[in-house]
Amino acid sequence: MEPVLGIIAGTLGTTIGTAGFGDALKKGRKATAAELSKPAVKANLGKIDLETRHLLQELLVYGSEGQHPVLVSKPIKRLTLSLSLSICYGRRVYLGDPLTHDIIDVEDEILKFRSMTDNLQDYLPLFRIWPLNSYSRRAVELRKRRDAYVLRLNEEIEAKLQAGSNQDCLYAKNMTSSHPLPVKELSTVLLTFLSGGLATASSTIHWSLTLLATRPDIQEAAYKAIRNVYTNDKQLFESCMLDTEEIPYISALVRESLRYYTPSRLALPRLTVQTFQYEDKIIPEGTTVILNTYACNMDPNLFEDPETFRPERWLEHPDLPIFSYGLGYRMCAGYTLANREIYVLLTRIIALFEIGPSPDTDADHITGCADPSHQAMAPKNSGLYFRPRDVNKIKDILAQGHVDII
Ligand code: HEM
Repeated sequence: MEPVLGIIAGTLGTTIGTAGFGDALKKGRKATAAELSKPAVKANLGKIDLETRHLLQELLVYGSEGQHPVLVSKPIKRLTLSLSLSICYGRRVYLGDPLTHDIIDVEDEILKFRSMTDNLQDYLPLFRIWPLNSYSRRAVELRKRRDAYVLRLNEEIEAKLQAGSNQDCLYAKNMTSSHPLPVKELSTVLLTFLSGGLATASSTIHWSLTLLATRPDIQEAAYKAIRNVYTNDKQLFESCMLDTEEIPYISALVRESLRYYTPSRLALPRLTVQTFQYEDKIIPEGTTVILNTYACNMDPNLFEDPETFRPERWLEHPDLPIFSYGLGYRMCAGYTLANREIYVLLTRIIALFEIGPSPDTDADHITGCADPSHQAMAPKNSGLYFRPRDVNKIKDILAQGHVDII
């Protein structure tokens, strides 16, 4: 019986994150790196602008202008998915579309399969012959559903290309390049975009909002920091297109959220490509090693008082390391995009809303976890209140770059 990840990867090949070191990985990384580099992220700032506006509109509408708590998990995942899909396929997604839920649910389950505590058969081969093992059957179902939406996305963009009605996107760029990747390889690269940032960036945003809801002091400090730099909302919205992040406290807040909540608490398992010595131990070539990102982010030798959520530590010591994106050659390829997306969104939400908790909101990094065995650690989906600071101003701003939420 195969390992679960092998079954899921059967038709499309592994996504870049799960591929072993070799030519396919190098090609895939090259294609992804070009599109996730700083200049490429800059070219996508308009998409970040649109998707964050969309979320602001959802918070206003679903929360009845601050009257009701909003279950933010799905709206946040829609945002990160829609951003990836517009970069890859030139199409957005809405919460009213069953495709959105299908992709979110399947990718979430696949990520759960990657968990090193929940899917023992990939790490302990003996479990593969365990007769009551239902993982492999479930993996086949997920692979079928994943293949179906990849096929649908490919067919849609092919039809648009033929009709000349496509938006600029990676798929179109590849097909018109002088050395296009074959569709199967291209699909794998695009799937990496889609799955790489979906749960991780969403969890970071969700944790940050949960923390802010329970810490009015940090919310107030962040609001003041924003208003020190942008005195009016027009500046606030135009600033998203700038090259740099202008509010150091918000950058520090993003970093501290990434550290304290570490969305991928164990990085992906990697095989060593050569034998090496670590302290007094010899680690042979071909050993599976797993970076304990969470333990590194909580290392008291590096971080004073690591159990305390304190954005100021990054203003006092800007060169502190952060381990949430992994390390070395295989570190996260999408960190520039993720940092920017989270920064813009938090700045806009804090400037326009006061965030409040519901009675069961838990921002603790241990007890607040929705599913401690999941590869991407998200908080429980308790409702949060988004009370507009000035409802008419928000409506005016959103009316300017009109977005329909469906
Ligand atoms: C807060 C958001 C994110 C976090 C915390 C995160 C974290 C990680 C981690 C821990 C790894 C494994 C690194 C290792 O094994 O050392 C990884 C790999 C990867 N991530 Fe992210 N990620 C985030 C967002 C994104 C986004 C937005 C994208 C793309 C759109 C992305 C694309 C990738 C890719 C392609 C890899 C595989 C790199 C390789 O295997 O060579 N990530 N990420």
